Amino acid sequence: MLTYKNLDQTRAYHRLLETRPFDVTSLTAERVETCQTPLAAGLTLSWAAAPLEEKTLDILEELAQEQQLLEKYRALAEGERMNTGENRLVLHHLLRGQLGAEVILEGRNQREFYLEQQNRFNAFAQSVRDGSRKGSTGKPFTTVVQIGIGGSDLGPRALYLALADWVRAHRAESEPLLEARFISNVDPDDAAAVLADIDFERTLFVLVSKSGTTQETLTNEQFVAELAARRAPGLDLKKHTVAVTSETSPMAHNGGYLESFFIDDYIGGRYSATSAVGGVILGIAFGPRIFQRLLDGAHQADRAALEPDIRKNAALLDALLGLYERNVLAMAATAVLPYSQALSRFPAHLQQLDMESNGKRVNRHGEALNYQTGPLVFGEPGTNGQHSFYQLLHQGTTPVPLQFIGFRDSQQGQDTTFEGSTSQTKLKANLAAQIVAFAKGRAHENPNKHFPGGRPSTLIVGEQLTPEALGALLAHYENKVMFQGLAWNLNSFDQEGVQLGKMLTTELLTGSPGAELQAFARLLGVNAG
Ligand SMILES: O=P(O)(O)OC[C@H]1O[C@](O)(CO)[C@@H](O)[C@@H]1O
Repeated sequence: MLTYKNLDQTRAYHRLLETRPFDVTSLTAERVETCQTPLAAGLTLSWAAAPLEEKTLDILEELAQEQQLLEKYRALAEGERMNTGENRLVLHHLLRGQLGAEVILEGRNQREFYLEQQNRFNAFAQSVRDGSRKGSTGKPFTTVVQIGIGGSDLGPRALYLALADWVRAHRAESEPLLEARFISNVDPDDAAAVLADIDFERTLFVLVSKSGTTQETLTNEQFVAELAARRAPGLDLKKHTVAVTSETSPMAHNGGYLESFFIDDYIGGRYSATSAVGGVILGIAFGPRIFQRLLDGAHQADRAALEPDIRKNAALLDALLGLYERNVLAMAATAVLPYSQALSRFPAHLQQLDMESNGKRVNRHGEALNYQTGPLVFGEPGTNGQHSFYQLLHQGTTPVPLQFIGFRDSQQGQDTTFEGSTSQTKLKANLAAQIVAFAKGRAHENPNKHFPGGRPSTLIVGEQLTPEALGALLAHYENKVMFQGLAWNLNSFDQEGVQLGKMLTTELLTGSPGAELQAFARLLGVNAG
C-alpha cells in the first residue's frame, strides 16, 4: 500500500541531516573512474564531483524506500491519480512505451489512444514531407511554424534546436529538410520577427494549446490570420493550419483547421514534448522515424528509472543528490550547463519542467511544508557561460551545484585544428577543466586570485547528441523532477502559481481593476479595449 508523508516525517531525512558531505576538494582520479552510473541510450551520469559519501548514498537509498519512490513511480505509470490538485492521472510515460500494467479509462486503453494519435500525425507529417499534401495555392510546404507557449513551446523548441544540425548532417540526400520556427510571446515583435520573411503559401502553422484558451496563443493565431490576409490574400489559411489540443478544449473540432491532433488531460504541458505537442512539428521537420528514435531513447530512460539500486538508477540518484544539496546543504539554486550548442534552449525547458513542477510550498494534500522544495534553475551552454556568469560560480558567496552535460563527438563533424587541437577537443578540455577547477579550486596569496573550490557538480556524458540520447536526456530530467516531487511529498503536476497573474491581466483588460493595477497600467500606457 502506498503511504504519503512529508520529508521531515521520514527517519532517513533526520539521519541525512547528521551526515557530512564529501569534500569535493578531495576529488581523485579513482573517484572519477568509479563514481559512474549508466543512464540510458549510451549516456552516463558521473557523480565523482558530487558531495556524496558512500554512507550518504546508503541513507538516500533508505529515503527512497521510506518514501516508496519506485512504487509510486510504478503506480503513476499504471494510472494512479498522482495529480491530486486536479484529480488527474499522469501518463506521459505511456507516450513512449508501456512500463507496467495497461491503463484503461472508460473502456479506452490509454497507450493505444496515444499510439493512434501518433500514427495519425506521423501519416500527416509524411504527406507534408513527400509533397503529396500541398498548401491552398498548390505549393509544397517548406516551413512549419509552431504557435504555443510554456509547455506547448519550450520542449518542442529545445528538441528542434537540439537535433536540427544532427539531422542536416546525417539525413539521406532524398530526405527533405523543412525549417521549423516558433512563435510564443504575446509581444507582437515576436510574431512580427518570425513572420517577417515567411512565404505564407509554403508555410504550415501548428497551433498548440492543450487548454485551447491561452491568451498568448489565441492572440498570435489572430496575428497570423491578419498578416496572411494582407500578405497572401488568396490563401485559405485553414488549409495551412493544424491544431494540437485536448479533445475537450474549445479549439477541438471547431472546423477551423485542416487537421486536429489530440492529447488529453493526463499529459501535463511541461511533460508533453513527446506527445503530438512535439511530435507534429518534429515529425514534419525531421521525419517520423527520427521522432520515433527520440521516443525510444526516452523509453529506455523511463525503464532505467525503475531500477531499485540507487547506484544503478541515474534519475533516482540525481534526484536525491539534488534533494541533499537543497535540504541538507541549503543550496538554493542549480545551473544546467550543456557543453553543446545544440542544447542552447534545453536549460529554458528545464526551468519550466523543474520550477513549475516543484516550486511548491504545500504538500500534495495542501498542507504547508516546513522544508525547502524545488531549486532555482538557470543555465547556458558552455563555453559561452564561462565568459559570463562563471565568475560568481567560482568566487561568489553562493555555492551553486552544477549539472554539466557533454559529448565526445560533435554533431556535424566539421572542425578545425588551431594551435594543436580541434574545436571539439577544446570544448571538452574546457569542460574537464571547469569540473576540476570548481571542485578543487586553487590557493593563492592574493585573495582576489584565490579559488576556494568545494563547488560540487555532476556530468552527464555521451558519445554524441543523437535522437536517442536526446530522448533519454529529456526523460531523465522528467523522472528526476518526479522523484524529487514524490520525496518532498508534493504534487509536481499542477501549476496554480501561474493563475493569479493571468486573472489580474484579464481584470485589467476587461474588468474593473484595483487602483494600484490602474496606476501601473497608466505608467505602461495600457489601453484596454
Ligand atoms: O497548452 P496551453 O493550454 O496553451 O498551456 C500553455 C502553458 O500554460 C501553462 O498552463 C502555464 O501558464 C503551462 O503549464 C502550459 O504549458
